[in-house]
Parts: sequence; structure tokens; C-alpha cells
Amino acid sequence: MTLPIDTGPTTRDALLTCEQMAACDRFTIDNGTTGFTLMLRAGQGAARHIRRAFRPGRVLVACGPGNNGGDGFVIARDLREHGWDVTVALLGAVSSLKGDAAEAAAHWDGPMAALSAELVGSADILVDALFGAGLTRPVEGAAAELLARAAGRAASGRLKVAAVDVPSGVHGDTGQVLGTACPADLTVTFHCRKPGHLLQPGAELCGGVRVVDIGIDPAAPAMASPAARVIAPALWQDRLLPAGPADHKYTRGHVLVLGGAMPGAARLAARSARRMGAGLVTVCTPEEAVPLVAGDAPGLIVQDIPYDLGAFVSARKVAAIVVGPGLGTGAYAWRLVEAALACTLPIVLDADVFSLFAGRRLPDGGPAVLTPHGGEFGRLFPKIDVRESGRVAAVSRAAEQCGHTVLLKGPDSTVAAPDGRCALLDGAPATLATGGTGDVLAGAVAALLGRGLPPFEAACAGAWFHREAARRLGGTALLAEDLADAL
Ligand SMILES: NC(=O)C1=CN([C@@H]2O[C@H](COP(=O)(O)OP(=O)(O)OC[C@H]3O[C@@H](n4cnc5c(N)ncnc54)[C@H](OP(=O)(O)O)[C@@H]3O)[C@@H](O)[C@H]2O)[C@H](O)CC1
Ligand SMILES: [K+]
Repeated sequence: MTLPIDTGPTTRDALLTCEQMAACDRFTIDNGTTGFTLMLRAGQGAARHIRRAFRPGRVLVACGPGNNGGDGFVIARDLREHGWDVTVALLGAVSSLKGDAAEAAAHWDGPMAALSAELVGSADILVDALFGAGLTRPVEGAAAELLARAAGRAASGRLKVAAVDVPSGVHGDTGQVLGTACPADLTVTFHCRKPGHLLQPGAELCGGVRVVDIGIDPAAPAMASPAARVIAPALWQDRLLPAGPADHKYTRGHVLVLGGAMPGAARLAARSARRMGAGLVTVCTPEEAVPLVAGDAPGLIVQDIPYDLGAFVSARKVAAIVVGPGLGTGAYAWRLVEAALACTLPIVLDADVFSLFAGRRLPDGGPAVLTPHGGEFGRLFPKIDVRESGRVAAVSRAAEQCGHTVLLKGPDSTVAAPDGRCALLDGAPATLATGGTGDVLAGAVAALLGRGLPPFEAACAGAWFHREAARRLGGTALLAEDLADAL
């Protein structure tokens, strides 16, 4: 057991499903690296992070019957070699272990006990190596009891928890909990993160996530088409050009915000589109709201809804439209959405649009970004169950079904394009759960569409800038107006 630890920088933005990760494993093994070598790198890399994160104490390593448990045995040995007091608690019999896990167990010569919740009572640190990528059903019985006992002890500050690959019970593809899971302070995963590390409730249960490079062959086919990517500027930055000397307001994109029953929402969308770099922003709103909206900012063009919207957008060289924020759901709203879609310009559809078209096919239009929150998503796509399929699969299916980019908002915002691309936003501050922030996002995405980004890239970039602005503002109470100004 003296292989070097191989933990350099790894693939930062790819998110692989458990199946894709297993395929990467197999590809690497087929190309000459043994499975046991991968396990040693995984376990030793995880142990190194555990030694960095926690002070030495009494460690209980809870090992499951598969390779996650195998990693646990490697971690146990490494920590013991570093002088830590380690006990292994095994679910099942040693004789039932197979392959690499059996080999790792054979190298363990320290204390070992049958898995039981009581063991948690005398531990300062739990290494949770029960189930990882091979979780197939809800965690029950002795494993569930141990995790529940550990969660209680951790909540009272008497136990630190390090999860191997994922907190046991969290599904790596969806972030959903099957049965039970214990919140970890640290989760060490391998090669790259999995969607479940970013999706709730998994993300919250992981604590800090560290990635260990275990030497997966970079030519592994799954790496060319990961299930999803982490939203980061690399996705759009070569297409989002800064203003140059040849630019004028129309080349920077004229954004049209269509207002309705609640003019505050259109005002927020307009403000954020301007801050996001739109060359020009016009708000068309019912006549009675014109003075109110116009009073907002002298640089905004405000007028009532034109009779012929198609003629208006071509005369004014509109590049992108936002419709939905504060729109209302009456006949007026319906006609306006239809007219906006008929312009066939890039468009952001938000808020009330999803009530208007609940469970129905959207009329044909230009390339669109739909920005529903969970409730709106359920109204628009009633046959897609997000909880059951997980956000990556659910939003991807929605995008394919409607033929447009869908941005499902939330603490784990998920963007999917009809061509199968999917991306997840990491670490959005909870302060974004405030009224008006969605209107700000809609305006930001519209400005990016107007600046020439394709819908998927505009949705990803909008979500990212929105999160960055919220992070910069910090604090506990975020005002949507401040957020728009901070973009
Ligand atoms: N490249 C890598 O990422 C590497 C990962 N490694 C580690 O390997 C695991 C995945 O190992 P695998 O053996 O495929 O799966 P698990 O160990 O997670 O679990 C499989 C066993 O657990 C049983 N199981 C599953 N769910 C339950 C449950 N709810 N209750 C009880 N038992 C459960 C399952 O039983 P079956 O009857 O379903 O077969 C299996 O016995 C990965 O997560 C990493 O930690 C490698 O070390 C190196 C490379
Ligand atoms: K685990």
C-alpha cells in the first residue's frame, strides 16, 4: 500500500452521473490502471483531506459492502499509519466483500466491529463510507440507525463527519436522499463532482466538497459529454464581447420589456437589462403606468403598448424581448404574449407566462429562454416530476419538449437546452429567495440575448452574474433594486 497520492487539479466543470463515472473507471482500467490502484488513490486522497480538515481524534470508519466501503478501508489504514485512533465498522461480513474492496479490507489490521449505531457514541470523527455511486435503494436498518445517531451527535457538536464520494443515502445523480443521510462537514469525491453535489438537498448535506484526482484516463468518452457542467464563464466568455470602438447602442442590443398589471416587475427587469449592458431599453406598459415607469430613470424609453408590436420592434431595431414579469393573466396578457412570440425575436418568458400557458404548448416564436421557479415549472410541465427524475433529467426533458432553453430557478438553478446540454449553478446565496430577484434575472438574460449570446449561454451567464451580484452584496436582506444595480 505504498502508491503515491495523485491529487492534482482535476476536471473542474464536468459533472458526471454515477453511470458515467463507472464508465470512466472501466475505461481507465481497460487501459492498464488496476481498479485497486484507483481505490488507493481515492482512499489516500480522501484521507489526506480528512487529516487537513480535522484534528486527530477517535475515528469510526463506517464501511459498506461495495467499493465505497473499500475506500473506507484505505482511509482507515492511512489515518492509522498517521497515528490516529481508528475503528472500522463494517456492514455485513468481511467474507462477503469482493474484488478491490476485499483487497483493501485484507490490508486492514486494526480494530473492526459489526456495524451498529452504538459505536457512534464513542467517536469524534465519522468517516461515512457506507454507500457511494452504487446506492440502489433507500438506506434502512443498521446503516440508517448509524447515520441518524451520527446526525444527532454532529448536531450537538460532538462529532465531525467526512463523507466518501457522497454522504451515504444521497444519490449522486439527483441530490435526492434515499431513506436517510447524515450531513457531512466534508465530502471528498473522485475525478470530478457529480450533479448530486450541487443539487439540493445533496449540496447542503455535503458540507465542503473536495475533489481528488485519481488518474482517470482523460480520453474516457464520458468526459466529452458529461451529464451537466458547472455554470462558469468558460461557457460563454468567448462569445460575450466587451464594447468596442465600432459599437453603438443598437449593436449592444435594444431590449424591450413588456409590462402589465404590476409595473414594479417590469421596472426591475428594465433596470437590470441596462446594468447588464443592453445598448438601449424600452418599456412598453399599459398607459396608466407610463408616468410611474418613466419617472424611474431618464435613460429609459417608456411608452404604452403599441398597436402593432411586430412593426414596432422592427422599426426600433429591438434585439430581445422580456415578457412575463408583472404581466397578469387576463386576456390582455394572453394577447401580448402571443404578439411578443410572433415577433420571432430572442425572448425571455417568465412569471405569469407560465400560468397563462399552464400545461399547454407555447405558440411558435423566436429562440426563447424560459425562467420558471419550481411552482411555475410544475404548472408548465405537469407531466414532468422534478423530484422523481431529478433536476438534470427533468429540466432537460422540459427543454427538449418545448424546444427552448429552460432555466429552472432555485438554490440549485438548472439550465438545459433542447440539444441536451445542461448546466448547474453552484452556491447561490439564500438571500436571492426574495421578491423581485426573478424579474432582475429575466432582464439580465434578455440583455445578454440582446448582446448576441445564444439562449443557453445567455441563461447560464445571466444566472451566474445574478449570483455574483448577490454574493457581492452579501448581508442578510437583499433588495431586488440593489441586486439589479450590482450586476
Ligand atoms: N472513479 C471512482 O469514482 C472510483 C470510485 N470508487 C468508489 O467506489 C464507489 C462505488 O462503488 P460500488 O461498489 O459501485 O458501489 P457502492 O460501494 O456505493 O455500493 C454498492 C454496494 O452497496 C449495496 N447497496 C446499495 N444501496 C444499498 C442500500 N440502500 N442498502 C444496503 N445496501 C446497499 C449494493 O448492494 P446491491 O444488492 O444493490 O448490489 C452493493 O453491495 C464510489 O462511490 C467510490 O467511493 C473506487 O474506489 C475507485 C474509483
Ligand atoms: K459515502
